[in-house]
Amino acid sequence: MLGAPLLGDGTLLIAERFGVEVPTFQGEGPSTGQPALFIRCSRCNLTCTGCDTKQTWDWSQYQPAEVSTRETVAELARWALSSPVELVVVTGGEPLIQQQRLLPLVRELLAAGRRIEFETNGTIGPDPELLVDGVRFNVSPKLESFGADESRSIVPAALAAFAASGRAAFKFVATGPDDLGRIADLVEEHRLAPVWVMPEGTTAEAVIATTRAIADQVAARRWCLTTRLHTLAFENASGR
Ligand SMILES: Nc1nc2[nH]cc(C(=O)O)c2c(=O)[nH]1
Ligand code: SF4
Ligand SMILES: [Mg+2]
Repeated sequence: MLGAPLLGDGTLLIAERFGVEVPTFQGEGPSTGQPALFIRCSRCNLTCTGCDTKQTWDWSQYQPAEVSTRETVAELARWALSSPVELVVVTGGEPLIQQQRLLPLVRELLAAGRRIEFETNGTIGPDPELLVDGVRFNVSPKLESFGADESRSIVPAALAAFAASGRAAFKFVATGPDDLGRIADLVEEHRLAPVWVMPEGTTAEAVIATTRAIADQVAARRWCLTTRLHTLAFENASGR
């Protein structure tokens, strides 16, 4: 649900940003454990029932004006560059809805020696200008078991563009071992690599339980396994 019309004035709709005042780590995927800053974009083009950031899109529960602010590229860059942390994670919601307006921010951060990771649901192909050294994509296609409508969440052309980019890791959320067969089908059909599997869970106990339930089978398939480090380390504290 896109909600309010997107902005034509070069500003970005942001839900939150964190990691400067209270430091944290990239909690998921190939860069897990690295110090990171986070810019969480507002708005999503999917409506997963398992979503843990519904404040970015669910206007049945939240008021858009209360959970998002307009920020300029200059404000966001000044904030990010006030920290020495090298990795800036741009997440959401779905950040690539706003990728045109993110381009100048990406350019400025790269020029200042930062690296950028996009956390994306893989439904919107990346702008060619984002396919440059220093930018990577953690592409997380959403499954039916996560409460996604796969007729909308699996977009073959977008997945093909990410797979061809050489800059993507495919990070699937698993709610349990029953998801691994569906992940394998998608991996084979869309030739996705490298494959990362991440346990669902917003408590340390849930993350550990799901990790134990899936780890053997993820290993047997020779896939990568990631945790949710911020959930283990900080529980579900906001801004971490
Ligand atoms: N520490 C931390 N790492 C993260 N990696 C991806 C996140 C996200 O919400 O997309 C996230 C997050 O919310 N916190
Ligand atoms: S794609 Fe991600 S942000 Fe969007 S509804 Fe699904 S889980 Fe939430
Ligand atoms: Mg999160």
